[in-house]
Amino acid sequence: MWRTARDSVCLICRSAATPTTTTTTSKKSLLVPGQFPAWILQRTFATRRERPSRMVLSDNVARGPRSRDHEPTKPKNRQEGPFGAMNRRVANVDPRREPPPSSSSPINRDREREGKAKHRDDRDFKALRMQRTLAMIPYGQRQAVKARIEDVDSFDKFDLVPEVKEAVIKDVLKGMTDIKPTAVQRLAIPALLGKPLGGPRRRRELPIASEKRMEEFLLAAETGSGKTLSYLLPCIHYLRVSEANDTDVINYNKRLEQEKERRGGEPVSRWIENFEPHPNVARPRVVVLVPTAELVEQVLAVAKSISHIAKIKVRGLSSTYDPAKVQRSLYAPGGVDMVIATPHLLARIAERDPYILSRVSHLVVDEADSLFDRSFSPETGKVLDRSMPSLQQLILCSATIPRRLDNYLEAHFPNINRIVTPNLHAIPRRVQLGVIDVSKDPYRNNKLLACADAIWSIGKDAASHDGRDPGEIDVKRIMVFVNERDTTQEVADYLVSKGIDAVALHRDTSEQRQSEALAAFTSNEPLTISKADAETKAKEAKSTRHLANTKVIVATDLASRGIDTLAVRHVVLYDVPHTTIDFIHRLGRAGRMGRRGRGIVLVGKDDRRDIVSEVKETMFMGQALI
Ligand SMILES: Nc1ncnc2c1ncn2[C@@H]1O[C@H](COP(=O)(O)OP(=O)(O)OP(=O)(O)O)[C@@H](O)[C@H]1O
Repeated sequence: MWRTARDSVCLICRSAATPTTTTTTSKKSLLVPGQFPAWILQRTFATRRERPSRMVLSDNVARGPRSRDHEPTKPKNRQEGPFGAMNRRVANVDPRREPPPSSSSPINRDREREGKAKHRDDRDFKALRMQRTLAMIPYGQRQAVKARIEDVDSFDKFDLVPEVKEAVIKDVLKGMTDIKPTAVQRLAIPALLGKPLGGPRRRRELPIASEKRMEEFLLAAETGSGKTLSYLLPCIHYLRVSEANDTDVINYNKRLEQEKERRGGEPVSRWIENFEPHPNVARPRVVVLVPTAELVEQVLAVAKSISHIAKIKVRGLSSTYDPAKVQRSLYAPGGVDMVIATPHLLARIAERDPYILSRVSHLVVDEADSLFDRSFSPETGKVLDRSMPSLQQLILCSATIPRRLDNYLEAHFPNINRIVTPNLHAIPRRVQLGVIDVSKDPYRNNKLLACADAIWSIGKDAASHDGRDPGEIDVKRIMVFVNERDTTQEVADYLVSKGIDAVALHRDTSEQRQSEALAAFTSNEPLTISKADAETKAKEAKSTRHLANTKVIVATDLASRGIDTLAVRHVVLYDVPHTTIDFIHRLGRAGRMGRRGRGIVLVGKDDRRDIVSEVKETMFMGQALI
């Protein structure tokens, strides 16, 4: 056996692996350190079945993958090597091996063989191998999870400090009536506050029972289910509670008092800046990592709305390294309690100031499947490494758990507390999926036309149903997702030429334009346009027809991860997504937090129709995608 390039590249670990050491075949000589020859890449990625496991959803997140503990136990005194098989007391039989055919008759044996082959064919026929979420979780455990979910019907029932509860109701979720915590919040908040988690015991116990060790949590819940609050509230609670017991701060305050006395009532403001820095200056205790600048802004906005009442200092760091901004954010005299940042930027700052992560007690990795993926894992690893000595809680959060991440967690964090909601990996039934066959009339493989047509029909529909004030028209916000970055501009330009207000969003779009475009999509307020304005716009428009009551963003994956587009009800999948993970994230921009949504997927002649119909069927059945 020789390993493939996929095996050799350690996506998650912090050091880059080279394939040379792992090959044991004659092809070994073809390998060059740090470089993968074409034959390896072809072998690894050519067939669909060998899709990299980072793109494949894990089928049993609540329990984790089969670990060594499930495998037959190896006798303690067993020796490896040529004489290892001697004097064995345990038969060398692999229990997973298939039993021999039960019947001795050749006819029956043939029938059995046929049956197996048919079964295999049935499996192969499935374009996506489907499996119920948590199907393997025992009935009793599922009931226990459900019972815990039903327990709490208000944020008041959590053991959070009053300021945090007040902030949720008065600020974060203001204007909402009958506020109830969601399933993930009901499960995660008590667990992060220290309440023991029910469910199965973890496989490996602590090496030393009395030793204080870091707790690890995985929060895996469907898109738009309120994961952000489920980790922010306990972290802010911790900041408030620990403030009074923080020995560094207590000692600092003592020294400050002594210094004031020594100076005999001189105004403090004159010399305070020359006094030693407060322990919290550039030493945050909570760090939240997210993959994009947009998400930094989004999580920062939620954290800030709590911080006004809970009186904590939150800073956001994103985009490129700007020393002046970093100085203002982290080194301000008042200090900083919580930092929300992208791993690239924080790792870079930590290289310059190695102590910046020396007091971190809570590290949250939001969108963990992205942040432990190839492009982010080295930087995420650096932040994790530097925070590790002081870390009390590591919280990983994601709406999709690919197999690779699941395996990684099993190997590196075997005691991780898995908080998994029953609907993980399922797209809620309230989101419907429509399919447009672009290869048929009237489109004849013109996807652009089909896309514009779909948006026009959504717009017309909205105009006829949702007009409130006779002088005002409701504006529909629609997201169009494409697979390739280059296509975004092409699609947006075409839509504009057809009288649709469309903006392309990709990594090359300027930050300002991105945030302007996203602002209308992330706001929960109803968006309207007056009929007079609509008419003026129609006159100004280049096309003969103008659709005034829609706003469209054409995006790649950039906007499909984590962006809270509560107001979006329609998502158009211009391209069939490459993986079910992309399906979940893209369709997850609509139908958030219990709302209804509609997805429209355009299927061209070269697209996998079987995948689309299976996704549609699975959604209809309310099952998890695999
Ligand atoms: N208990 C609640 N009741 C009503 N709305 C809530 C509640 N908790 C959170 N929300 C709102 O739901 C929306 C979605 O929350 P959030 O962005 O945290 O979802 P998410 O699970 O992180 O989604 P994604 O996986 O797409 O990132 C937010 O607008 C948030 O304010």
